[in-house]
Amino acid sequence: MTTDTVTLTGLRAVYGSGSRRVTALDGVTTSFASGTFTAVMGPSGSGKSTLLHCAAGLDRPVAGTVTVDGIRLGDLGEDELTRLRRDRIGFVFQAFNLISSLTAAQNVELPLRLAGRRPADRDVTAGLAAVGLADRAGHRPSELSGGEQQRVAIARALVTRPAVVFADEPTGALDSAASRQVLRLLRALVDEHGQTVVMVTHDPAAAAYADRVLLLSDGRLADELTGPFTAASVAARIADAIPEPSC
Ligand SMILES: Nc1ncnc2c1ncn2[C@@H]1O[C@H](COP(=O)(O)OP(=O)(O)OP(=O)(O)O)[C@@H](O)[C@H]1O
Repeated sequence: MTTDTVTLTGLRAVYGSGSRRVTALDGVTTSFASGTFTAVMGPSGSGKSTLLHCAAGLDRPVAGTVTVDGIRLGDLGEDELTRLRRDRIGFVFQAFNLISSLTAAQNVELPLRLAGRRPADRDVTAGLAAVGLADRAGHRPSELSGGEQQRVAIARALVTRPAVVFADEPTGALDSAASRQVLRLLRALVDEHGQTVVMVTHDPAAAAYADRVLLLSDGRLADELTGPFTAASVAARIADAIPEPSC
């Protein structure tokens, strides 16, 4: 039976006030089934990052509900939300966000240390091995390529065995070979470990690795595609659903 790891209902997010008020999300309802890979696409400013941040409990929506792993985030106080984020949610950023003074292994074990848990060496080693970097455990981020740094960031996101991994343009700073490696890794996490992955991307080739593509436009869900698809078919559907603004 398929269950939903994340559900979003009537999500509204607003930034600023008065004449600077921007509605970033305008009533988004969707869900992310357990063990699936979803790509979130849409033009710049359409609300993709805001959706990811609200779903991950990094931002609070002004209306609507977010449920992760059966828990309504709006019911949680700040400390409980921090704990849930740390224990049940993995987040991967475009800019990797590794701590430069720590080794790859120390970066991976950081979420466990922050949770007051003593990381088992074998878990950290297994985490780095799972992303193909067992031999880089002692390297600092500056001694790793961009693709390797992102794979360390993915190992860090997975070390707490989260219910869901959110990735905000995880390949945005990578060349195409490193991007492919990261996308294959995310795909394998879903196929081989039943991980739930939600990824924001601008790149139809990246979205083609997903099972489903959500298209956002002006803070609303404009279309939804289910795979299998190719980069070309994703790009064609985006062009249909969201016409280029005429300049
Ligand atoms: N901290 C903020 N303060 C004010 N407005 C914001 C803030 N963050 C986002 N916005 C606005 O909210 C809207 C949605 O932004 P969001 O970053 O979610 O879009 P996006 O689709 O991820 O864009 P991009 O593809 O350019 O990263 C935009 O109009 C943006 O200007």
